[in-house]
Amino acid sequence: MRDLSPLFATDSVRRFEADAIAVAADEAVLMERAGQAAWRRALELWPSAARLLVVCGAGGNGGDGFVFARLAHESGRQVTVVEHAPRGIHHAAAAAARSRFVDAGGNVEPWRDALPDADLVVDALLGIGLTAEPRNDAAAAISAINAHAAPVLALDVPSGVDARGVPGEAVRAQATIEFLLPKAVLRTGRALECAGRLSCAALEVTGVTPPAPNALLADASGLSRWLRPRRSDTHKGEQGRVACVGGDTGSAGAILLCAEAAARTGAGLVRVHTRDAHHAALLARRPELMATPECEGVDVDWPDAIAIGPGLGQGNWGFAHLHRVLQADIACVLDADAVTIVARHGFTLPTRSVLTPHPGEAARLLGTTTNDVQRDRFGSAAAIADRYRAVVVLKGAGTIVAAAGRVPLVLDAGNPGMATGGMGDVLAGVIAALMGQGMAPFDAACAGALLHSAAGDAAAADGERGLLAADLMPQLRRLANPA
Ligand SMILES: NC(=O)C1=CN([C@@H]2O[C@H](COP(=O)(O)OP(=O)(O)OC[C@H]3O[C@@H](n4cnc5c(N)ncnc54)[C@H](O)[C@@H]3O)[C@@H](O)[C@H]2O)[C@@H](O)CC1
Ligand SMILES: [K+]
Repeated sequence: MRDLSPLFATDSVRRFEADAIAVAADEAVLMERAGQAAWRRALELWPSAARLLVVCGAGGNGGDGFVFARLAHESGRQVTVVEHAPRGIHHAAAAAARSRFVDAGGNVEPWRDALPDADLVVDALLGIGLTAEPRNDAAAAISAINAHAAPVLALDVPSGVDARGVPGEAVRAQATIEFLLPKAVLRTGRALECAGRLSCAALEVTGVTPPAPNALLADASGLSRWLRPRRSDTHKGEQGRVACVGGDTGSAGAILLCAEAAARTGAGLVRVHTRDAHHAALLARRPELMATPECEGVDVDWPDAIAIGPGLGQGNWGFAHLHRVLQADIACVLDADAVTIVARHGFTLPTRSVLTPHPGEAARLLGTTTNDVQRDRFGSAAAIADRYRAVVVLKGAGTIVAAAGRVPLVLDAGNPGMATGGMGDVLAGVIAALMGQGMAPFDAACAGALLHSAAGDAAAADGERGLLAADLMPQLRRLANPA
């Protein structure tokens, strides 16, 4: 079993860096190692790049860039440093690194609105020292890097990413080499997209205890941590009774996808509560499902777990179902319209609840904007978990699973092909099925979100564009049974 990989908040990286400087190596030594690691990475990824352009800022990040530039220059490459330091370089180690580059015959040009031609651009403008949206002049340099035809290698972080995410303009890099510890912020949302291929150089720091992780990164190999083979003497009553509630008029497909996903994730019995008019189509596609006549309502004593929300609508029909479900003390997944109704009415949730908002729904839960949610995805997920006392799966690139008192999980799985209708309905069914099989809500949310994204990746082997939610079904079954 592979361990989940630890990730760190920028503050923790700063503290670790201070400890490393106190105990293991001084700042200039770390900077030299950072520049060397970046140079090795550039050679690995772009061995034939002959003309290198290094954009250096005024801080430690710029210092890493000057070390890189010196090494590239000494190797015989044609190197230009464009320096963006309106008030000069005040960082001692960076100033020393600059002097060594110049003493070695290196060429430094001041920033002047446009960048020269090159085969590779190295982004050493801003690192983890950024605390607010880049100011006008820095934003212009970031735009110029993004407009450059050459690929970009970002040092430590793509310039413009701060401790919470991306406040404004940010460099879109092909690759980023982080220093000391891998950062959580680069694994989700827009920062993930800006970072490109990620790698981390530990800078040979030994004898310093790393901080406690602020998040854990999971990829498909982590599934076996949660999903074990079934006992040979099990029966269907033990594998969980799951009720799927939703599919108001016109939205039958949503609840069908949810129910089929629950069945494919191993739920022993799946019962659907939807409009009577949908029963024939539902059972024609999946005769293993059960459908309850509308007049009977939801029997909350029957299921071990409920998924409610896909196609539920926000009218009286959906509201009444949700109201009934929330009266019971039952494990439940609240998705889509159920999330919006909860946000609107501020309902208290059962103790074993999982909310699965996309960023727009998360904004409704917090009474804020989608931009604010995306600006700080870890903070937003934690705030929802706190306010609603629930496990939260915040969907989108780098899905985050958060709960009060737990280290959040972030997924290194999933793909843009999954941004299509029905994918969320499948996720709700998967998580409910795992809770029905006895998993605690946080574990079911982690395992379910990972299983869903891994199934999406496997299904996308045939192409991301045109990927359908139903394409995940055979993959769910395969991946729900890891060797
Ligand atoms: N301290 C150390 O031991 C090490 C530091 N390293 C590098 O140093 C970096 C951190 O260095 P610093 O703390 O000097 O910070 P940065 O180099 O990230 O940035 C500081 C610079 O950014 C400018 N700045 C800040 N906010 C701005 C805004 N909103 N708009 C425009 N400009 C803004 C500041 O004026 C300052 O010039 C790391 O990311 C890493 O690249 C590495 O060399 C590894 C070792
Ligand atoms: K950078």
